[in-house]
Amino acid sequence: MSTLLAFEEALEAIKQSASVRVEQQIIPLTSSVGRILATDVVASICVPPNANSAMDGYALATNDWQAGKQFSISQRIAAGHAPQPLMPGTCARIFTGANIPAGADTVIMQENAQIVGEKVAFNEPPRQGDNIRPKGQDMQTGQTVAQAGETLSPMHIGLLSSLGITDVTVYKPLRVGILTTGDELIAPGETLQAGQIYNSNGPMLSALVTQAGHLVSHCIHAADTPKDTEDALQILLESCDIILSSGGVSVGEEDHVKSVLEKLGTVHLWKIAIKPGKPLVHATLKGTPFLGLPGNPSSTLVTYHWFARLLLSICSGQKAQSPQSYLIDAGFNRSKTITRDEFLRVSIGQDGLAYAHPQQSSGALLAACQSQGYLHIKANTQIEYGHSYSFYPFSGF
Ligand SMILES: Nc1nc2c(c(=O)[nH]1)N[C@H]1C(S)=C(S)[C@@H](COP(=O)(O)OP(=O)(O)OC[C@H]3O[C@@H](n4cnc5c(N)ncnc54)[C@H](O)[C@@H]3O)O[C@H]1N2
Ligand code: MOO
Repeated sequence: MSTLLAFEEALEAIKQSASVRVEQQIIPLTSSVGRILATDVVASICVPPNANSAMDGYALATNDWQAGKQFSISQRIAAGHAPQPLMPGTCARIFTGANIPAGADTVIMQENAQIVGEKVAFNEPPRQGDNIRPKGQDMQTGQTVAQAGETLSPMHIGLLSSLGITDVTVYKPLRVGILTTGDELIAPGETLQAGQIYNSNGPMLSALVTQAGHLVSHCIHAADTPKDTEDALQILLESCDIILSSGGVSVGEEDHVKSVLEKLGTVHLWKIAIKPGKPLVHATLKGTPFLGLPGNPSSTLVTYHWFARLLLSICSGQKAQSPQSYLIDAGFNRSKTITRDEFLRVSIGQDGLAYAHPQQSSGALLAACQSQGYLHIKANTQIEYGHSYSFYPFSGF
């Protein structure tokens, strides 16, 4: 146990080792949702470019208002049409989105106006600025409105369009190679023979990588031999920016990933004090980052969420963000402690307390599907009913 690296130390070491692995490209803004900005975006105009009306009504100068005064309507301003300066002592008919004429400093909504023949009166005294959206209310010229490393959301597409932007500089998608290992594994769709199981980590890792916005460029399966493992890695090294693998990282005679990594590159760390996921290995192969995740499906999931997600995110140019978490009280006790940080698959009950799924085996995946997130129990900690622990919803990864 003494050789295990502490969870936070491993996380920091992997974070420190990582850097952007992809080039930049310019693409149309309309095709950029989900892509990662490579440069800051600075507003080149004010939005809105001019003060405009927030209501359909009448624009006037507050100083001109008097109780009972009937105003002539000196112009009609529709959105999209430039106004004339307001004739002193009059008001302008104005519509939502139309520019405020020079000389007006308030808009009275039409529901609060009384039409008197050709004229209009306003009972309530107006206040300066009422119903006027000032120039630059949303964005000011020179303001940084999006930063390199942000993932472009539909809101960004709208925001940048409102600046008149048509193209953005983004990072090319990170090409991720996935290697699964194990003689016992066959692809879903084939017929199971004695001793075989279906390869579930390959499809799960592909889905996790795709969901995070990266590109799965190759998914290869290798038998449990050093040669097969090495051949597969050589293929992935030719076409991928980063490689993830599953299985073959423990100490058994059939576990060849780590020894092949030592032959082809440099192993930075192996074995972390976490449960599940202990035999995680981090290496560099010919300049390409490599993360070897343990083969047990829940170990694969946990190590992907905590380590691979972070590494892929930095390598793809994204800002590294910690997963969202909040403190939740446990709805159960556990006096047994372990010397590893533990990530229990839990659900939040109607009472707001966290309940551990009864099946916490690292070989079982249904528990993760039936849970809402992880309860992080630090090493050597008992779990006490009503005490709070960090809860990380799966949706935050
Ligand atoms: N003597 C020891 N044995 C083990 C230790 C240890 O410290 N000493 N650690 C255990 C822990 S903890 C873990 S986690 C596993 C990790 O082992 P590997 O990463 O080498 O994974 P494999 O042995 O290849 O497989 C483990 C398990 O997972 C299944 N598996 C593998 N790949 C897939 C896949 N793509 N889809 C579905 N299931 C997969 C595999 O059949 C095994 O059952 O080692 C422990 N042993
Ligand atoms: O570290 Mo392993 O993932 O517990 O079975």
